[in-house]
Amino acid sequence: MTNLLEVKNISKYYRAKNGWLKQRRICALQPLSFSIQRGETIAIMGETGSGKSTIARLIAGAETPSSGEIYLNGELLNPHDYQTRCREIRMIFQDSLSSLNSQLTIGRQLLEPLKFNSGCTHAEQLERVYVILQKVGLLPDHFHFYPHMLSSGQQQRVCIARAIILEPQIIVADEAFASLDPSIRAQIINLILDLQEDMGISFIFASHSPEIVKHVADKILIMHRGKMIEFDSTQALLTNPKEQISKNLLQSEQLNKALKHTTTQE
Ligand SMILES: Nc1ncnc2c1ncn2[C@@H]1O[C@H](COP(=O)(O)OP(=O)(O)OP(=O)(O)O)[C@@H](O)[C@H]1O
Repeated sequence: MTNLLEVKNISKYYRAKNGWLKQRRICALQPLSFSIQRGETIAIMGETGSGKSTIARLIAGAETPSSGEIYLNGELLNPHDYQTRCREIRMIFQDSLSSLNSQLTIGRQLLEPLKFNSGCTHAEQLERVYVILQKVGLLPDHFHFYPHMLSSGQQQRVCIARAIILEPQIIVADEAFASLDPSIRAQIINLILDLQEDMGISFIFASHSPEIVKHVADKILIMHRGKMIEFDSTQALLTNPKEQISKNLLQSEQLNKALKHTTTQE
């Protein structure tokens, strides 16, 4: 069976200024490989600066890898083929408000990808926007709202609507739920799970939260200082993590908080 997405030896180096004329090479990602099947959910976990966002950006095409290739359904994805990327792989960001255009109504923002990437008539595009608004739990009236008129949970729903409107095969989310309060976060995660079941979308998300990861992910990729140190099924990593770092990351948030509290008291 062909993998939906196959990441082969991708790496990422940045150049940073080091004094007046010198440049320093920063390795954000050492070569790593993994693959995803249709409908699968993969969580990327790691401490801050471990390379989670870099992986997300490379898959979504927001950055070009320094080496390696990405294949979609067995076909090489050209880093500059923005049209395929835009249709098949969509990204959701952490800060939903700043990723929406404050000057455009929600309806206009949802029509935009259809205008440029579908052969639909304007009437068909409008119909699709209303169907998608309903699918993500928003009302037809929200078509005429501006982003600042919505709550943070509703804004994240608009971002999800924008991500799914072209019926992509993969959604990449970079800490997309971290800033939401817990009850809204649970609603948004359940919405994504429903959409995934309904539309067969694969989902790749970076998260610091073991609770969300355990609830949602089929597989977990553990990063440490730009290197992939484990990639296995959620079940296998929960029962038998090979690395202490994986164990620490997967410990429950309550336990982590309790451990931090004890350490600061010592
Ligand atoms: N544009 C850039 N220029 C230089 N270095 C960068 C750039 N983007 C990321 N890095 C570096 O690459 C490394 C990985 O960064 P990345 O943002 O992928 O980590 P992360 O795991 O997503 O962190 P966080 O959880 O804090 O978002 C870090 O050392 C970071 O400083």
